[in-house]
Amino acid sequence: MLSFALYKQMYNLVYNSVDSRLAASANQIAAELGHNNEILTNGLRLLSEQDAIVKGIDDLLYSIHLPDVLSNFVLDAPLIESLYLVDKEGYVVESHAGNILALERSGLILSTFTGPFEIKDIASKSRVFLIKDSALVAKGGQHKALAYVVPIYSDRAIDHIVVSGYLVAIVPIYKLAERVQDSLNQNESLGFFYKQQQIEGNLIDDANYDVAHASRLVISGRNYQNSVWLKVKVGQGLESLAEQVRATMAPGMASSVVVIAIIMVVIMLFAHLVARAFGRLYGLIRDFEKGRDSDWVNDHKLTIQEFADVASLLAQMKTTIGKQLRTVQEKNQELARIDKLRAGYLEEVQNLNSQLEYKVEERTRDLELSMDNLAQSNFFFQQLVQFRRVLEASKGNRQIAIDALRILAMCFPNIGLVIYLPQSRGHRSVHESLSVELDEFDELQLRIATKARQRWDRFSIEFNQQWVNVFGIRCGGDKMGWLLINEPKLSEESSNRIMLFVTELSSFLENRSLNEELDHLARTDSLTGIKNRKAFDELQFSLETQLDAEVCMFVIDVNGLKRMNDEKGHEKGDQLIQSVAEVLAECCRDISDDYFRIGGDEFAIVLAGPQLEKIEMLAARLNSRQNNQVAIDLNSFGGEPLLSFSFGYASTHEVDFSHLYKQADQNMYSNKQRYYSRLRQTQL
Ligand SMILES: Nc1nc2c(ncn2[C@@H]2O[C@H](COP(=O)(O)OP(=O)(O)OP(=O)(O)O)[C@@H](O)[C@H]2O)c(=O)[nH]1
Repeated sequence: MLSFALYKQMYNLVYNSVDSRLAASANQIAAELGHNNEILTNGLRLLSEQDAIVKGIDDLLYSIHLPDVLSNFVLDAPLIESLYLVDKEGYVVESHAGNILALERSGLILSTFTGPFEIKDIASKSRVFLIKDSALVAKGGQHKALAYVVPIYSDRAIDHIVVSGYLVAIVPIYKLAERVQDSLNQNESLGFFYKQQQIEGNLIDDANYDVAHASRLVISGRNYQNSVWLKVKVGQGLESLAEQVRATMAPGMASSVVVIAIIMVVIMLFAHLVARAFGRLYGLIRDFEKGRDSDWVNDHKLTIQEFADVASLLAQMKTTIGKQLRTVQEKNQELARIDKLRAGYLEEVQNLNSQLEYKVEERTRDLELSMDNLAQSNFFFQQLVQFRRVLEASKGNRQIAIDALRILAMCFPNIGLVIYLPQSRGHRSVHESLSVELDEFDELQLRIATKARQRWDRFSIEFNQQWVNVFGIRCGGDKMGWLLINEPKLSEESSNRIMLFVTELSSFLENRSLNEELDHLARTDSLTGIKNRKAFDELQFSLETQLDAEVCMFVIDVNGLKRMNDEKGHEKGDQLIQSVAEVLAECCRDISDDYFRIGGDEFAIVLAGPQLEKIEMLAARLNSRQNNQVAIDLNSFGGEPLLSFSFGYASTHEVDFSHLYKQADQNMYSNKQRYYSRLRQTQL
């Protein structure tokens, strides 16, 4: 009974001590995280007032230093996973280790803060949110995070703050859990609860887990209205608790068994001695009665102690046994102490071992990850160089689009891609896609064009309940193409790489467009807009180098331009030249595109190959338009230029190619002579 009561008492003691240790752990963890949160909140506020941050929102010079400022801050605050500098429209200006598109898409800023606010409200504008968009947390899986939003204000008017942007820091809940994991032993479990629901941790909420202690943790903005209330719970399984209690009580139980055994041995010894003493006493009395010698007593050196009564005999015996029991107890205690020390050392060594193993594993994982990253970025840059070569070799939009999709798909496998390039001088408009069905491309393009008025380089839009990332491709002039990526969780690193790719493509297309524009200008007559002398010479050269080319050349010369210039001014002369060019374009329709202004008032038309069948048709058309107004006096015509020209032509049927122009020119000149003689006769 005694030992059972003892055991029960010890059990309760150990159990209560574990229980109160769990409660203390929960309180300590909450206090530690509360302290960290306070430091973080103050740190973010101080950062938001820094010159580089304030000016960086719209100043390019400052924004060069921003990545360093942000990354240094994150290094000093390891709870933060990513940090963004956001302008007041909600667009990310700079970020460290974040997912820009996911943050912009979350609309965190726009849905929360509107309009200017009172200066006294500045503290309440710092906020903390619990966010569920797992795209904002880099670690794979469904993770929740706290978003700290702190306003940045560049100007204080008398009673209003002009907010120019916000700092947004993302602190994943799993990081809070990792931060406090060291405070727990291997049997203990931790859980973070928000509104009764566990959002992180490994605490099992069932009947086997009744020893759980909670403490409230306030993750605060600058005041309590803007706070997130989390509950930290620390618990331990009943089985492991019972194990722990048993282990702690084991030495105590052993010692109780020893004590009981000793008591029994002592009682037996005592009974034996008492029986013997009484036996001897009885023998002596019998010897005395029979008159026997008492030598036997001396031989055996027996000491006879006299006791006044049995009670004093028992008291003497109790003292002796008590002394012996105390010695045994002291020995047991010493043994238990040594045992406990040994178990403590063993546990410490085990802990150190497992920590070491964990660290080695962690480092190996990090190393593997960075090797992977390095290999990936090497591969990407190789492909980028390859793409540059491909671009130089390819001319058409379709080929460019196909190559771009092929290379992007190699660098970023398993994502849907669409590319659209607009029509430009001599190039068709194309849209190609990979792993995506886009039946409603026109509607999507309309939505992109509307959104691109606010921002064109990269943004994301929702289409058919999916988030599509859009990257703008500059194609020269004001023409834009688009690269669409159907991957809502595109990381910042991938997004930046794609941006590099798009920049490469943009600069190629802009260059191409510029060169084509220059080419066109070099071969176009600026006054009439038709082809010029250079284009004429190039055509002649190319025809001349063709074997047996059959060609017909028309030469056209304006009549009376000098007189027009002299009498009506150069401007009217210019108009006359333009009108002749228009008439020639009309005459050449469906016959030839090769009509040129080859001198001040001189034009040429070239027909080759099958076009030669239409020589007569062209001659007839020119004939009908050449001097429509021949009978009208120049001066009497209301200031408008009179259209009159002479033409002549020759073909390789009659003359050698090298004399073609000369012959046509002579024919034209003869016709001109006839025209003037007719004109003179008319005027007489
Ligand atoms: N307004 C204008 N005049 C030009 C231009 N280029 C050349 N001219 C003038 O055109 C005139 C050409 O003179 P001519 O070759 O004698 O030609 P014309 O006056 O038409 O006489 P015919 O050819 O004999 O009919 C010259 O006075 C040039 O100065 C031009 O671009 N604009």
